[in-house]
Amino acid sequence: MTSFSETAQTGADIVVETLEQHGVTHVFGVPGAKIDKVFDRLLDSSITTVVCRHEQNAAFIAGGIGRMTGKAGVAIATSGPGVSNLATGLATAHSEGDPLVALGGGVAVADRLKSLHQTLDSVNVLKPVTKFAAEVDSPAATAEVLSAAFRAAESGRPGSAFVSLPIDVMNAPAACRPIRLRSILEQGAGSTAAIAEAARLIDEATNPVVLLGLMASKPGAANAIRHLLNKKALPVVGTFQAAGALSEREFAMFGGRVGQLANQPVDQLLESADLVVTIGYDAIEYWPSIWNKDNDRAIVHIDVVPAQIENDYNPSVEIIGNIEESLYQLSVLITRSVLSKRTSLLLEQIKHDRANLLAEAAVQGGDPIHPFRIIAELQKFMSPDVTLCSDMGSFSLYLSRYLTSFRARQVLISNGQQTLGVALPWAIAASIVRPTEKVLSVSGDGGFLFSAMELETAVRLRSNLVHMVWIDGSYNMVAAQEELKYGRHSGTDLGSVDVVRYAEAFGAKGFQVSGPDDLATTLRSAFDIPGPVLIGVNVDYTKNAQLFEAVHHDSIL
Ligand SMILES: Cc1ncc2c(n1)N[C@]1([C@@](C)(O)[C@](C)(O)C(=O)O)S[C@H](CCOP(=O)(O)OP(=O)(O)O)[C@H](C)N1C2
Ligand SMILES: [Mg+2]
Repeated sequence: MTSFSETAQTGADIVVETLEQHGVTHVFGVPGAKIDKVFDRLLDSSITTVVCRHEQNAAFIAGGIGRMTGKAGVAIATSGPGVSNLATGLATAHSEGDPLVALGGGVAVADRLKSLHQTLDSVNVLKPVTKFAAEVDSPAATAEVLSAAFRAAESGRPGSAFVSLPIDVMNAPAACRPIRLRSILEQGAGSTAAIAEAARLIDEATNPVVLLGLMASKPGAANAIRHLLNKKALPVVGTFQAAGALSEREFAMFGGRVGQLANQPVDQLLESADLVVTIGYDAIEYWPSIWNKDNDRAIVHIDVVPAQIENDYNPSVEIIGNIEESLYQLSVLITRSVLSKRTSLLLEQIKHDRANLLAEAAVQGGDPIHPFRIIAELQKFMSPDVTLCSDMGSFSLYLSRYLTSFRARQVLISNGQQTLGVALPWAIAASIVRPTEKVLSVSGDGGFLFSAMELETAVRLRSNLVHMVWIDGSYNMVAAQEELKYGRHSGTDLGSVDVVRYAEAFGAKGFQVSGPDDLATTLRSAFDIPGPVLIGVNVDYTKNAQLFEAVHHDSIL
């Protein structure tokens, strides 16, 4: 008897062929009765199905692939709780500019309003955290809805898209063909009038400062930014997700990374500006009410999408289009070639502070280890062939503020939703996308257990990655802020986890660092071990409260 799959094509065949048409090589997810037809058809495709241990992490991995490649990563889940588990990953990718397409199983179209197992109005659940969410409610619509999802996820400001695939449509004979994309979708530069006005404002300003945002760390935009800064005297600051936009050549103009609170020397540079030129910046990264409160200074907004107008963010001119094309045209028109005295002095002071801090950090003793010593040791490994995936927590403030990176999208951090648990899944994504490179992911002991189950996935995939856990026995990033607000902390104390035995339980290698002088040696050994390796590091957070206060570097040490 001929199996169903050898007769007419079904909706599931169209889904799989459309994924192949979009160059998808991997899908990440957890199967279930409402989506297993697609899983079955994937068996006969060129696509690798990576089974994950939780749909949240499947979405994190897919988002990580999107951030590193610019092409949508694909997550797949069954209906009901499978789809609702995707929400955190979709929200994170949507807030942080990562192209991601998620596919969710669904009950038959005719049963949508009945109470069946794992029924969920998934489109309405996920619409608020996606650029596009729709259900394929007819066999004739499969290819069009999927193509619209990829178009939404990958174009303009990238983000999440969701498609619900009802089981009857997936099993029914296909009534359409996959759509073979033919067009080249590239925006041009922004309007010449806007570019000319921006150049005039920049040349006439006394203290212009460039603020780089998450889209600035896309490789193409990073190259154009470097070109601009090598020709024109403009000081620059960056958000945490803009890491890697500059090369070492522009580092002297770099005031540092801004984010979370305006309590760093670099904030004085931003504060001194009478004109701020934002490039690929999103308000979610560093709220205008923090750095531009009630300020009516001029703002030039350069991005692929118009600005979100707020009381504290109302640009004088907006250059909307392909960022690199806009910057190359702007570079030609700008004439200024010297920094203002004030800017030069501030950059000099920041450079001096930075050198002092890192010199002291490099010899900081003690175990548990001071965060700055860990940063000083990690800096030794930040060669261009390393991808660093950061989870969220107090440690990530140290990483974001003080660990330098000179390669676009080398450092991945969640600074939109600031989501716990992203690091290990992103490291799995990096081990797939960049198989010849070293991958280092870092989490706190809280965030680690949000996605640690994927260690089994990493072992199964033989992912070459090193995951470091900063152990302090608490959700410190909350505790430190609570201490400042209430004089005490609550709901933040954790028990201990033996990272070495946890690793061994999953068939991975684990190390517990015995002190600051052991850290570099352990990291070096870990990178030489094939497959995933866990490293536990006890960290001394006794001075962390000052991370969140208005404070100068040298009193944190
Ligand atoms: C999905 C999700 N759920 C809940 C929160 C979260 N993500 N993120 C944080 C955040 C960023 O939201 C914020 C700023 O800490 C906070 O709200 O206070 S991270 C933070 C925990 C960090 O603990 P961890 O041990 O991992 O790291 P250290 O800080 O170095 O000890 C806390 C739990 N947050 C709430
Ligand atoms: Mg912790």
